[in-house]
Amino acid sequence: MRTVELVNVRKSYGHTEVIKGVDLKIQAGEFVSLLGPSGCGKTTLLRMLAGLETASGGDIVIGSRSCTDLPPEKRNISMVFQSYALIPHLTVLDNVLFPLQMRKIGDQAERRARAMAALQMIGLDHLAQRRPRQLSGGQQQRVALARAIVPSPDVLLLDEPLSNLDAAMREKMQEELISLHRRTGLTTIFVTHDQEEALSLSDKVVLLNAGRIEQVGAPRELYNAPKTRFSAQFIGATNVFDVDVTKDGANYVANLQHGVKLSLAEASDTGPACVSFRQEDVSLSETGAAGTGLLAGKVGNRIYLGSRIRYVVDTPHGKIRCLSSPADYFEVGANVNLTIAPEKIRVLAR
Ligand SMILES: Nc1ncnc2c1ncn2[C@@H]1O[C@H](COP(=O)(O)OP(=O)(O)OP(=O)(O)O)[C@@H](O)[C@H]1O
Repeated sequence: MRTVELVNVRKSYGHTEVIKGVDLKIQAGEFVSLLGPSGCGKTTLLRMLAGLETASGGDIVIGSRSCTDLPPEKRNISMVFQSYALIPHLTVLDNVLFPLQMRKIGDQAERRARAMAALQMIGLDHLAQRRPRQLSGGQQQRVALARAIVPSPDVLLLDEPLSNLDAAMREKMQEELISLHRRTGLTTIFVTHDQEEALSLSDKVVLLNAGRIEQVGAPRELYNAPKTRFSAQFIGATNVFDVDVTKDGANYVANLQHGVKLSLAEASDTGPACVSFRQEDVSLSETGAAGTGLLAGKVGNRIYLGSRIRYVVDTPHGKIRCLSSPADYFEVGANVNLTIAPEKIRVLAR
């Protein structure tokens, strides 16, 4: 396992720059997710790390070695693809042996022992003589993982490896990935557009937006302290509103339209801003009519989720999403007041 450092990495296709100067440091043994909407450059960045795309500028350093100009086979990196990319006519064991043979690692006995150990680690040693088509999607992806870890790479790259799996298998494989990471300690870079997956698997999440890093942080940091409107809206279901921040005595308040005021705990300046708050931080209470200065609306939609109920409340400021306990039950059309604890409201630059 090694550190990975990207220094002002850029990539253009023709005249279009798709990676616009990315600086990033990844610690040895870290599990890092590259997260972002479709087309933001996640896969391009991963392919540049693997050496499958050449960077148009900047430097990629693995350990203490600059790899920017090295071909893929000289980087000691393994990559797992969404499509598994197993060799169909080879057995499971031969698929896992393949990278050891290609790199001429060890003699035949050692290769076999290492391949069987990798298969054992992902719980598929009993299927070593099967062909890929005789396996489920989840099993095929586990073989691809065994093939990736068997040469002891410095870095493991995973490009949306779970997106072809159904929900149940995906959940199982997420657990598998966490435990594989714990056992191998490999520096792992995982591409996903699924924010829940990124938050649940990673030590660190790198949120990308249109070829640039929007925010980097531990999952809890990104969830609880988004720094920009984009981060707030991409991570978790968030309500975001333009406001004018003023001072009311010693306290800051966010002024929405129609004289509605929200008390703020964290503001440090007055002027135009936007506020964001999570759907689970909104409390609903039934009301006959809206009081002055209160945030109020009418339940427009109710979505039953089992352990929670999601309400979409129509307000004069737009729709507000709320996630309530099933004990707080409101009919569609009910008039409700919405309250948000001041410390749950983030103030962001507009
Ligand atoms: N070979 C190519 N030639 C031209 N443009 C490309 C090429 N490969 C990617 N792009 C463009 O680069 C941008 C980033 O693509 P990339 O595949 O890295 O995004 P992504 O974040 O992985 O998206 P997705 O989640 O949809 O896979 C996109 O606008 C894409 O159209």
